[in-house]
This record gives sequence, structure tokens and C-alpha cells, in this order.
Amino acid sequence: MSNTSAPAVEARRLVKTYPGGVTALNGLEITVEPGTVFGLLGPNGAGKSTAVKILTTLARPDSGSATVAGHDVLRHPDRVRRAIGVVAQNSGADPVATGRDNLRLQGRLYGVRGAALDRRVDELLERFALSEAARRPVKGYSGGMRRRLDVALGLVHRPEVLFLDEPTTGLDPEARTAMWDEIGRLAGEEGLTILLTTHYLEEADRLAERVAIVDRGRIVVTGTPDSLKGELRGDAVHVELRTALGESGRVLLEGALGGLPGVHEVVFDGPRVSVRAEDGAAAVPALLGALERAGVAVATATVARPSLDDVYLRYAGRRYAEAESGTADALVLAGGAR
Ligand SMILES: Nc1ncnc2c1ncn2[C@@H]1O[C@H](COP(=O)(O)OP(=O)(O)OP(=O)(O)O)[C@@H](O)[C@H]1O
Repeated sequence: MSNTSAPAVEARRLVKTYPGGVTALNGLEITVEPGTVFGLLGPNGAGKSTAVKILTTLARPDSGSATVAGHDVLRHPDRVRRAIGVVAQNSGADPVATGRDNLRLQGRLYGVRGAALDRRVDELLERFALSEAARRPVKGYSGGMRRRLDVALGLVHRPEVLFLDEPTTGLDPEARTAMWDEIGRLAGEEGLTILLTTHYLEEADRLAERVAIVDRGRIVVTGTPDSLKGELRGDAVHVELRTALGESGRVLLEGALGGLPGVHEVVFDGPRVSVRAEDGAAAVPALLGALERAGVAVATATVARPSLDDVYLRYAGRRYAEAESGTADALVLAGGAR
């Protein structure tokens, strides 16, 4: 059995380069305390799935080490596999079999049999609102039902650590909210450790007690969602310009805006200028005045409380949406990252 005071998941300096030279992990480090929900947040291609593959013994790192439920993933992969449940991005359910038969088969694979298996299957069908659909083939299930079955499949053998790889990708908003509620309940009720990967800022904010932001194969910052947002002093003020600025225009404005009282950080991002200000609403008139004096036409100005998007911008030096779509980095000019 694992030592309960030890971290549920610990990864040290994981490096993984795929054939063709793509460095998917570049020294990734994480520590997940038992009984918590930990969110690995990052844009597409950041390395989240590769990290999960290594932690669930499906891939080997080039270097580095990791333990899950107290077992070394390289030395004791069999012990790790018994201690974990894995819900991969693509459903592992057999579409031709019924929901109940899928759960029964999964249970048998893990050595659960007889009355204990029947009880566990009924319990999971009930819990994931699949009792009525239990005798229907999975191919007729909605996306939300399939996803709920996937999570149930990962739980049949009562794992210590559950890996959820992008649990709500592809779900409609209603099914996503239902899944969030279910993951929240799982974490609270069963004392299970959950490591989830996501590229939804809102999902990490809502579900994870601790979040690690992954960018280009390494962790750029870790903390509770609130502590990460709290590091960003004050509000974000976003000003949309009528046209994007050239390099010289940016440098000029960086001086003009960065010098305003209470303004800490100026980030140019295409036709958008974002600043951090102690009191966003109070800073808007001075900002607009400075932009007008510089001859820059403004379309809109908005004030926002700090979000994980702002945290990402600060640590990765580009907007989250841009990293997702793979466009050029934003330019952090003043009071930039770290
Ligand atoms: N089998 C593979 N062969 C070559 N390159 C790969 C392979 N798997 C992943 N990669 C590359 O490694 C990098 C990290 O991919 P990974 O799937 O771990 O990221 P991710 O954060 O999980 O992204 P996504 O959300 O799209 O799954 C990407 O550049 C990806 O193209």
C-alpha cells in the first residue's frame, strides 16, 4: 500500500522528446497532495497529454522520475496501474456493448467479481445517471452520457488517483456543467485524488484546488487559482484600439501609459493594449487621456478582475487564446513576466 502522507503524484524534471525533435516535456515538475483536485492547465500542444501518458505508464520519459500513489512509474508500472483510474481523451468504451456490460468487463479486468462487482456497477450507473440507459448499447448514448460512462469506467476498481484527460472537451455547455458538478462531488465525497488536464481556464478555476500552468513542456507557475490571481495586483484594463500599433508607436505608448499613477504593467497585443491598475475604473480616464494625446483612436475600454488568462499572459508572455491558435507572441513591454 502507498504511504498516505506522501504526495499522490510527484513528477521530477520530466523530459520527453518525440522522434522528429518535438520536445513535449522540458523538465516538468508537479506535486499533487492526496485527496485534492489538481489541474494541469495549458494550451493545445503544451505537453499535458504526454505528462499524463508518462504518469499512467503508457510512455517512458527520456529522463526524470515520477511516483504515483507512492509507486515509481518506471520501476513498478504494474503497481501504478492498479492504483489509478484513467479517463483518456478518447472514449475507451465498447460502442456495441451496453453501458452495464462495459462496466462489468472493466471490473473483471481489475479482478472485481461476483456480488461486489454487481453492487459497484449498480452504484456507478446510479451515480452517473445511467441506470435507465444501462441496457442500451453505448453507440446510442449522447456525448455527455458517454463521457459520464468513461468516468464511471475509470472508477470501477476504486482507484486512489484518477486521471482525467480533458474531461469536458467536445461537450455542450449543459453537459459540461453537469460533468463539473460530478467531478466536484467525486473529489469531495470519496477522498480521491484527481489530476485533470484542461485547456479551459474556467474549468481549472472552478474545479482545481491547485493549478499548474504548462507552457511548452514546463510548468510556468503553480498555486491555488485565487493565489495566482491574487499575485496580479489590481484590475486589468483592456483598451481596444481602432488600429494595431507599429513598434515605434508601442514604445512611445509604453512610456506614456507606464508612467501613469497606479499603472504597473503595459502589454500590447495586436490592436489591444492591456494595463494593470490598482483601481481599474479610476485609471480609465487617465489612460484614455494619454492615448488621445498620443493621437491613438480608441474603440472600447473594459475593466476586468484578474483571471487565469491574465496569469497565463504574465507568465507565458502571450495571451492564452493565441497560444491555443498558435499565433505570434504578444509583446510584454513593461513590468513583464516574473
Ligand atoms: N506521438 C507523437 N509524436 C510526435 N510528436 C508528438 C506525439 N505526441 C505529441 N507530440 C507533440 O508533442 C507536443 C505536446 O503534445 P501533447 O499532446 O502532450 O500536448 P497537450 O498539451 O496534451 O495538447 P492537446 O491538448 O492538444 O492534447 C505537441 O507539439 C505534439 O504535437
